[in-house]
Amino acid sequence: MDIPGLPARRAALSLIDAVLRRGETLEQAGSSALARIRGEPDRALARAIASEALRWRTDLDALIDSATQQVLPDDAKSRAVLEIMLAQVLRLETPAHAVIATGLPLLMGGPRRLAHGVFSTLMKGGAALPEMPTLPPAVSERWGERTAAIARGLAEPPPLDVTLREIDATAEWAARLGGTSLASGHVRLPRGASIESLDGYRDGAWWVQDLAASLPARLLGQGEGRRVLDLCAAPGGKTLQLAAAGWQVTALDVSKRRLERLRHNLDRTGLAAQVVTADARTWQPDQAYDAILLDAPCTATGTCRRHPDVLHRIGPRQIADMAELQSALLSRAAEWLVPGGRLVYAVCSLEPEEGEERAGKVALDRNVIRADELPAGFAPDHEGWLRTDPGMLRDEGGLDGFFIARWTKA
Ligand SMILES: C[S@@+](CC[C@H](N)C(=O)[O-])C[C@H]1O[C@@H](n2cnc3c(N)ncnc32)[C@H](O)[C@@H]1O
Repeated sequence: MDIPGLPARRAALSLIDAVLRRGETLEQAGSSALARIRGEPDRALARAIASEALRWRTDLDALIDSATQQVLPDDAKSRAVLEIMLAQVLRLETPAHAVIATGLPLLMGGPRRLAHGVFSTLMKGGAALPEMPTLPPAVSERWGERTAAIARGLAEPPPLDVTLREIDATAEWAARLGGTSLASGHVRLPRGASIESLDGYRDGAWWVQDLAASLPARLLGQGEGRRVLDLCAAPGGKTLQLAAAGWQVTALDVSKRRLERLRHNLDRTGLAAQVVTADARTWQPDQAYDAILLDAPCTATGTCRRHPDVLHRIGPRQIADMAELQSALLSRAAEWLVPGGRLVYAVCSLEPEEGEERAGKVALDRNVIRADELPAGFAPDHEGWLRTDPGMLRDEGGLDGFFIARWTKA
């Protein structure tokens, strides 16, 4: 018989192992690591422990190293167990005795005494975490002078943002949901809300979408029945926005499984789109579009608040692979516009290789983004592009990192 709470800790350990050793996302790792856990509360606990351990890993490791005479190897199981034990006591307010009872059995037949000693020394010495996470050196090197602001935005998991089907009802929905609005059609709720039980979910009055993720579709304005191609559309947050704004939407994605979620979202909200399962690198449209939204696959480092695994599994190789795919998709999309048609390119990445550098190579006329098209608090850069990062709007709860650019076909 397992000690109560032990399966969740074992699963947290497997999640971390899958991220660090196999380069999987927390979501991918979840399908096997969480499979044997029965209740949703325990699955949520395992995810929370793994997320906090990954978010604060550099600082947790520094604490561990300060309490051992011999540095534990980076991939030692005892280090990973200590990381999840410390993440619980320092971030999730789990009492130390419960952390010990569910942590040490993970090292059965291994260095349990060592782990107990390190944990007790740190607890007796009043171990604490800094105000914001220290990012892994390779990440701070890449993000340069933006690192401190982003790290500040990373200190807490983010609030829950929703986008409304009826933009005109923003004040009404902010009041009904007990949230605040930072833009028309947007409501922000405290994190931890149970989405499916919230007012309006079943009727499809809104869908979950980070405020930054709602900006690309806003930059295409009202559709008035014109045709838009949502290229790389699943699970469909932007498809729903475009359909709600009066566009006739073709939603294309290569992933059948993710398109199922898109179809479910269309059903729930009562919005319409033509759904196409295809690889955008080989697909050919039968006619040109008035607008194209390319929300390209990317390293997703801009979502590090919600997915701290990106801090540990993304490096130059993944960035270069994505940049190559993004270039291929951009050159195809540029061919499929009617004269005067507009292309919006977006990535939820903080890497210039996937943003500014890709946009700089597009052979269409730049259609600069203006501050008066954006919600309060946002401004385009000097190129007329928009960059957001998790350090922005911090007092209001922050937002994801995105790069967004727009062009017109001559
Ligand atoms: C950033 S996500 C899109 C999110 C979506 N636009 C939304 O707002 O919900 C990128 C998508 O690109 C899709 N994708 C990746 N490579 C593709 C390709 N070659 N052709 C079409 N879709 C692709 C992935 O399946 C994934 O759903």
